[in-house]
Amino acid sequence: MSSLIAVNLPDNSYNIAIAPDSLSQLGEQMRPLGLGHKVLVISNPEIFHHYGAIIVQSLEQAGYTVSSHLIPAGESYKTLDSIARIYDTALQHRLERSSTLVALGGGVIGDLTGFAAATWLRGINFVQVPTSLLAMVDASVGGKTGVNHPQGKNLIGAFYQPKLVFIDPQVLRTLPPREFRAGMAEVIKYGVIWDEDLFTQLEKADRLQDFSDLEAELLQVILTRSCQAKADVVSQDERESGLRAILNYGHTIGHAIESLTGYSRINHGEAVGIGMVAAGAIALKMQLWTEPEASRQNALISKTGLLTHIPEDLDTGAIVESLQMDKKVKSGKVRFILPTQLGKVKITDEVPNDLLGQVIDELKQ
Ligand SMILES: NC(=O)c1ccc[n+]([C@@H]2O[C@H](COP(=O)([O-])OP(=O)(O)OC[C@H]3O[C@@H](n4cnc5c(N)ncnc54)[C@H](O)[C@@H]3O)[C@@H](O)[C@H]2O)c1
Ligand SMILES: O=C(O)C(=O)C[C@@H](O)[C@H](O)[C@H](O)COP(=O)(O)O
Ligand SMILES: [Zn+2]
Repeated sequence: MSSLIAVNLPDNSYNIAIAPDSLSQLGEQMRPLGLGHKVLVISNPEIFHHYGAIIVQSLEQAGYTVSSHLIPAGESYKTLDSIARIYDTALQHRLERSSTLVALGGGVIGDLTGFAAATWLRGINFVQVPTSLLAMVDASVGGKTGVNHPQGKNLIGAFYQPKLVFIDPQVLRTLPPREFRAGMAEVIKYGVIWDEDLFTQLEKADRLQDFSDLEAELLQVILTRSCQAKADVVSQDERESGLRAILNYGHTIGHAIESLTGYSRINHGEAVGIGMVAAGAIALKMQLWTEPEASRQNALISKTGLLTHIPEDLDTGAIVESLQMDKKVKSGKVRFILPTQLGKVKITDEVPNDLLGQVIDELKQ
């Protein structure tokens, strides 16, 4: 069961290859793409411990000169300081314009590596080898790269596309269940914004809380349909001038929760899960969709074991204020992605502030 999905772009098209037990083939898959001779693998100690040796061996067998750079795990390391350390290692190994960075890790490693690749020598190649569910279905695809600012999520970054996204679903067997659930938040997102059929297939599954809950077939459906949804959207609007903003469903309030909790207590997927419940509640109050639809969304989020409430200690005013840092703000107005039915959303800046405060208060626990 392997799939190849094309991300078709005006200048920088590439493929997403999804194939179980394929990690050892990375080097030979990269070879025809003309990615220079030197490769710097960026990862974190835990992931490199599991998969570093197989990746390095595969690259060396394909003729690359390989070095590695490890960053401690966690969202709190998605900073400009980590980028500066990658530059130091790139300099030490004399990376050239034709050289390649390989991101071996979750979304944090992918976003950091992509931004380092976008900026080192004004742009070198990079390849995504996502190891978390969230990075496989979302972060590795589409070329949003960057780092956080203490006051706002992903405020520093660049659009910069990888040359290849190489997914071996089997690496998910070592992913902690909490991180698996975080990835399910972005999968559910695609169901709500784009692919109703994916949503109903998820509803039919008995359990969705860990890798071991999924038959290989359902996992393949989740990966291919999610990557296809992202590829479809990004192919139509690479730099978020319109449609691509729908991929931000659940992220407006989600990002505020992440930054207000110091990028450590609540992870990205968990924050997006809460953000989708909040966006669904706003849509319900604005009569954009119906109670049964909102309940189906929330039931699916609960089935994965994700949080559905806003932490009680977060101040409602602080959340509303933090929304001003969102990249979707236009002329001072916060834009929301709101569902109109399962599989469809609209983008609006018409959410009244009092309604917003009311929804946030109601979701506190
Ligand atoms: N660029 C984009 O389009 C995009 C899209 C979605 C999310 N993101 C970003 O991605 C980040 C979240 O990504 P994430 O959820 O992967 O978090 P993450 O990168 O922090 O990874 C989560 C944890 O899982 C561990 N891990 C990953 N793969 C593993 C494996 N196979 N085995 C064992 N442990 C493993 C990591 O070491 C880490 O501790 C956020 O910074 C978010 O902003 C970016
Ligand atoms: O690819 C996109 O576009 C997304 O919005 C995907 C999101 O899941 C992702 O978290 C993204 O990094 C958020 O983008 P931002 O522009 O709001 O920082
Ligand atoms: Zn996201």
